[in-house]
Amino acid sequence: MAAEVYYQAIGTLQSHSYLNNLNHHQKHQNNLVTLVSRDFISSNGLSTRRSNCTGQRNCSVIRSLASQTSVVDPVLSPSRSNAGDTYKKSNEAALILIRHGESLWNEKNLFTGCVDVPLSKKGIDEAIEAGKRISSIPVDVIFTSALIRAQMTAMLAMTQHRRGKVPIMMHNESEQARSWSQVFSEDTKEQSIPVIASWQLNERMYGELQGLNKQETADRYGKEQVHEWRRSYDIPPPNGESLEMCAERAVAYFRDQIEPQLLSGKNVMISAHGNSLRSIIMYLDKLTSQEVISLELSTGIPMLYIFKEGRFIRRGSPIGPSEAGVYAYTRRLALYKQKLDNMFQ
Ligand SMILES: O=C(O)[C@H](O)COP(=O)(O)O
Repeated sequence: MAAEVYYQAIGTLQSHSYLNNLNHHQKHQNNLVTLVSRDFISSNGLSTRRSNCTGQRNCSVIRSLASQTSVVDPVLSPSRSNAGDTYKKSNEAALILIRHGESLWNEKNLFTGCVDVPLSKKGIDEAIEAGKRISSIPVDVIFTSALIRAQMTAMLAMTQHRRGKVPIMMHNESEQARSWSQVFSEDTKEQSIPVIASWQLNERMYGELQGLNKQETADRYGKEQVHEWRRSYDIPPPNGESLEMCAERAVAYFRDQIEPQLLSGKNVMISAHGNSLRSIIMYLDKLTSQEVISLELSTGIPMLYIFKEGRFIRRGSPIGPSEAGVYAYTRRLALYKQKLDNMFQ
């Protein structure tokens, strides 16, 4: 049966067994809006496929930048405990997706698209709260869009991370930019997380709607027309991108640049936008163009996937830095958290 996508107020997890583990009290505490697929995670796999790196130059730059951080996080290092063997054997990687926190134009209900607007005060709080939720999940490399609201979200979220690594923006725009931003200490590199910004993860270009008020546009052109521009799959707004067009570049980027990182065991966070992330989730969860139109993402809510044996398994949204959040973890993530607990107790 095709996955039917809908929202569930209590949802954090998609697996029957995990849901059964949530006691009544916890279910009521979990007031997150989370996407749930009816046919559960087992059918959400991705067929095993090694992606080819098409943008050769970009690709090698990203590989070398990503390798600037330690491949083996000392917290994850097998030499430190038996737990490491589990990491090695399971060869899984965490993938966190986060839509930026509320922007100043979200607040004003304006179509934003590729206009580069910062977070609102509420958006800043949301990003910090998101950071708390993922503060015990390993992150080795961060991908953001080229837009400040996604970058602010990633940076603010990382201020909460218990591992304490420093996220560093990578600058590849020129040879000089690369050379002038070099780090000359291996130890310092090990305590850093590369942050790679790319336009391909930008919000879809909203064309001539950018800067217009959403309600006023609906009043002027009709609710149905505006809904079609906002939520149809292949109908673009005037001179803008449809979701399909946005998916073409966002998913290509994910397959070419991000999947190879996951395949090599790196834990990845992506901070991006409603529509670029809807495109990526469509790919991860194998949603049809019909199913994706009802997919809505809230600002500042992190979503966790596990990449294992070529499949993406949705684990829901970690609720908090401790307690119930642990139910979304795999054994490997629980061990990572345990190590952080031991380090900081
Ligand atoms: O670009 C925008 O205005 C929003 O971030 C996303 O808008 P949407 O909900 O209309 O797709």
